[in-house]
Amino acid sequence: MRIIRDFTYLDPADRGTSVAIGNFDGVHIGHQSVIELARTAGDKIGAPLGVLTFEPHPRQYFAPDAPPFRLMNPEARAHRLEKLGVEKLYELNFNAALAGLTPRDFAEKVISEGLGLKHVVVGADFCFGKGRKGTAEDLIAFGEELGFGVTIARLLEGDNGEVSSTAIRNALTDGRPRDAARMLGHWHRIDGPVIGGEQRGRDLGYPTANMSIEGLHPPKFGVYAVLVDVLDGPHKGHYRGAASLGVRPMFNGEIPNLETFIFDFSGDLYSANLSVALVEYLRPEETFDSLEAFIAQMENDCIRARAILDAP
Ligand SMILES: Cc1cc2nc3c(=O)[nH]c(=O)nc-3n(C[C@H](O)[C@H](O)[C@H](O)COP(=O)(O)O)c2cc1C
Ligand SMILES: Nc1ncnc2c1ncn2[C@@H]1O[C@H](COP(=O)(O)OP(=O)(O)O)[C@@H](O)[C@H]1O
Repeated sequence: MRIIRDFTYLDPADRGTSVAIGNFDGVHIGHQSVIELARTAGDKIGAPLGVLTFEPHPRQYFAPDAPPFRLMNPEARAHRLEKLGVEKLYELNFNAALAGLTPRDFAEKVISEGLGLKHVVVGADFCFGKGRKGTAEDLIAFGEELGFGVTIARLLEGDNGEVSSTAIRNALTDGRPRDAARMLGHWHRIDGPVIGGEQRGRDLGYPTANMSIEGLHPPKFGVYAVLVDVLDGPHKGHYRGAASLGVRPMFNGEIPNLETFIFDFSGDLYSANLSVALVEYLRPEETFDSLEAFIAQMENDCIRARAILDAP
């Protein structure tokens, strides 16, 4: 997959694509169906499959001080899109110039002239251009005028209404990772490098690979049964574990992170990248009267997590 961030000197080979447009935060099943439509349209006209997205997320651009809401970082999104067979990822810098384009200018200067797209697919609720004034219907009209095809994808319904990044965030906030996973079509994962901590875990008998959740929507704080992918290095592979997400009240932690104890594993993970899938919420973070009581609880968490992860 090629990632294209600037179209000032666009390679001609990166024009003529059939793209799905959107933020694709989480790459949920609704997003996947939009991408499938772009693939089908592209196959018909012999155009490669692309995704057009923005970085930062427009919501981040307009409200930089709002609490973090993203389900995944741009690297994780790119990785997920590549797995879906996306050949070109246009990850456009969402800046004042882009935000200020009228709907017509976005269609003409970005879609048509800038990227030379042949076909675009958007969800029925897609809005674009300055003040979000352009609608999906407007896009059809611009396409006819400027010479690109347009497909409008209907919004996908889940078990409890529309599948959306917001519904997924709510499920995670409530500690319902299985509901989030149904809408995502895969487990909700937190991806990133292992960072150093207080080096306390090893003394407790529960060393934990720590990861930052900075910039991400925080799922409900507490202990989870998790699936762990070590993505690189000598320990690359699939593992199971129990993880604590939050601020570690037992030790007066402040910055929230994700701390994962991996079952049946010992080794150095400090330079590895991990992808940790939240499978089931077990309990809130607590404080304990003694280290013995805390360790006994962690042991119990691990027994429960193993049973959950072993179940079919
Ligand atoms: C299964 C499990 C359960 C945990 N439960 C709690 C908890 O209830 N309260 C808490 O403050 N920390 C909890 N933690 C986090 C530990 O406090 C933390 O991983 C430990 O202090 C090691 O920190 P370090 O990686 O910075 O050395 C839990 C960790 C694991 C692996
Ligand atoms: N079973 C395991 N699960 C998680 N990490 C492990 C395990 N065994 C060894 N490690 C290593 O130990 C480190 C965690 O030890 P810990 O004492 O908690 O240190 P830190 O406070 O830096 O996280 C991990 O980053 C990893 O390199």
